[in-house]
Amino acid sequence: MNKSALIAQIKQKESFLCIGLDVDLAKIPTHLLEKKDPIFEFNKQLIDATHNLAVAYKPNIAFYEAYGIKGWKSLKKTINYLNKNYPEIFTIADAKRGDIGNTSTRYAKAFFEDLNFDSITVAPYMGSDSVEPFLAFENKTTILLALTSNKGGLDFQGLKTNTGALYKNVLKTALTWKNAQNLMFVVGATKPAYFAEIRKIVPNHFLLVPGVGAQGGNLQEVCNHGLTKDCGLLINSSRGIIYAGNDINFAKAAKKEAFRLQQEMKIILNENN
Ligand SMILES: O=c1ccn([C@@H]2O[C@H](COP(=O)(O)O)[C@@H](O)[C@H]2O)c(=O)[nH]1
Repeated sequence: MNKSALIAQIKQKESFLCIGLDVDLAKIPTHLLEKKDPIFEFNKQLIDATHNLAVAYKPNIAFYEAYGIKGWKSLKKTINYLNKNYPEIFTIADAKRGDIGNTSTRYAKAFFEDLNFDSITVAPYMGSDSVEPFLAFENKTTILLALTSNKGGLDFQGLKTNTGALYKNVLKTALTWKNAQNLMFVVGATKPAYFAEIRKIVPNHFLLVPGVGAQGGNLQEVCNHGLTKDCGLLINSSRGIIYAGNDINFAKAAKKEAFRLQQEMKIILNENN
């Protein structure tokens, strides 16, 4: 999916919500555990209930890998279900990959070709040749970690260098890479004070913003300096939506929470126009 299709979807749904599919079998409603594939069943019901309110879904791969081959099969069924039934949705493999070039190429093939995700999160630590194999896929998006939402995010990303904080160098350097227009950046909602500076470096790129909901990030504070003329933000909430309820009505509870966020986004988008 290209950027203009994503922007069109944001306008049509009046939403820039990304729902994180971080499935933990210890947290899902117990009646689903009787199903053949409880993880997929949980995801399917959540997706069916919320697809009108969200523009993106982001399974975090750790939550599938943790269940071995069964988890990987559930992931594959989930992405196939999204691609077949809701092809307009932007899909994100939150895998945080990145390695020497030939290994990154295999990661890119796994997530872009075999699983057919629209995008993947990538760690910038190993530098240009570790990221370029992802960028080589013309119609796919590489989402580079810039300033993450966790407390330790500043341990390295915030380090001062001669040319400014390390995360700023990540942003500036990444813009010089081939196909940099296919980049997005991860910036945590828990660090709203950094958005104005970040927008000076990347005024037009989309930012994937996790940390609203369970981590306490504030949507309005992120939008104050994060929004662009094309919106430019994908705000992720995982636990806050998918575990809003944990009984037979869990999908309804998730929909209610997604609707609450979408309504807030609608107001923000209208104010910004
Ligand atoms: O900086 C980052 C990068 C990725 N994440 C991931 O996003 C979700 C957040 O889940 P919540 O339940 O909404 O807190 C999760 O998959 C993280 O691994 C992040 O939180 N921060």
